[in-house]
Amino acid sequence: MAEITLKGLAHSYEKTPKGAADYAIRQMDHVWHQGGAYALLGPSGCGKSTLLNIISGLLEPSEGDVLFDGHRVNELPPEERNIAQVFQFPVIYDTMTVFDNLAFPLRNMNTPEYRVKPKVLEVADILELTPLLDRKAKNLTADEKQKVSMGRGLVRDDVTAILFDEPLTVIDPQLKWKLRRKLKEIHERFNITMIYVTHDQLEASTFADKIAVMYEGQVVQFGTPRELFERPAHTFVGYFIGSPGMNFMAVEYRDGQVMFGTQPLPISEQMKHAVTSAANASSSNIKLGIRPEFIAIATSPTANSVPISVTSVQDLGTYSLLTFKLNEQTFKARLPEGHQPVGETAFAHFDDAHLALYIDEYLVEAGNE
Ligand SMILES: Nc1ncnc2c1ncn2[C@@H]1O[C@H](COP(=O)(O)OP(=O)(O)OP(=O)(O)O)[C@@H](O)[C@H]1O
Repeated sequence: MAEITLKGLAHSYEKTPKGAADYAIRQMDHVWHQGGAYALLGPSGCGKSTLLNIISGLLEPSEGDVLFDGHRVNELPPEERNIAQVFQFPVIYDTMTVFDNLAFPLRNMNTPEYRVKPKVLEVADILELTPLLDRKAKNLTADEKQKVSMGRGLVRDDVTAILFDEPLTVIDPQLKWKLRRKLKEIHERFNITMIYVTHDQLEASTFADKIAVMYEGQVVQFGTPRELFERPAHTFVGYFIGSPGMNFMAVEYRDGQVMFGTQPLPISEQMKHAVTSAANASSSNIKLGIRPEFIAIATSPTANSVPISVTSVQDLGTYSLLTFKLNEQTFKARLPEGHQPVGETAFAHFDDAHLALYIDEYLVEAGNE
């Protein structure tokens, strides 16, 4: 068990990287604390697998250090790092029984048989593999094989961390939820650091206490699922987390008003002040973000509302999703159950407490600018 620190870490698959675009991992500092249940979340190609392989030792970073409990392990091969890794596709021995597959990592370390059996039985019980212990692995379904693969990562008591690289890809959708809960249970029981790679926000938030959101080779926010939802630190987090994601308006300060195109925005003095300061600091990339949940829609003008053109209203069961245009841009707003019928023209109020200011894509707390 260990704390895993990434210090000034960067990785390029190019021999002579010329610029940021040549890096799969761009300069990052990050700490995974012992015993945490973490998710590494991001879109395809953002560098998740590269980072996981650097932690496990399958890949040596081109720059920076990987430290386990403060000791540099850059050159240590995976087998000497005590990291268990579960991949997208099952890694098992087809000709062995399920029992022997689960026992393999322990026997490989010369663990005495009297200690192998109870551990294998315990892990088989957790993963509901007990009835299959005598079966040859080749006769298992894809789900069962992946459970054996996970079990092989869980049998060892001495692992520093278990890394999961999209482990539920091959699992039947109905079983996915159950297995995620199981992993969480296992985490609570054994207190092992777990890092779970996924591009699915639901999968990340049901498994992890804290999520690292990756974008273009960087961790742009590390926080609880609630923090990512309530205070996205980067516009990408706002866009990626939530269903649908955050709305953004590129704004500028003109003639004493905060303008979204030709539309003056009725916002608080404090927010106006924050935008003015950013504009005075000659930043040209100023955005206001608001989640669809916090746009109030009214059928007649209200204080501080702006007129909008409604494009569609979709009934999604417990709520409706309203799509509208303002200044030629498309927005989404969530309407509560039982909302009033909305016509082609309506009025939107952006709840000030939930408006977030972004300068050069990063969140600025109003008042801290
Ligand atoms: N072996 C490799 N050689 C060269 N480039 C690579 C290699 N592996 C990954 N890359 C590149 O590095 C970047 C990050 O890839 P990586 O596989 O780490 O992303 P990811 O977030 O895990 O994506 P996915 O979810 O699709 O697996 C991508 O641009 C990818 O094309």
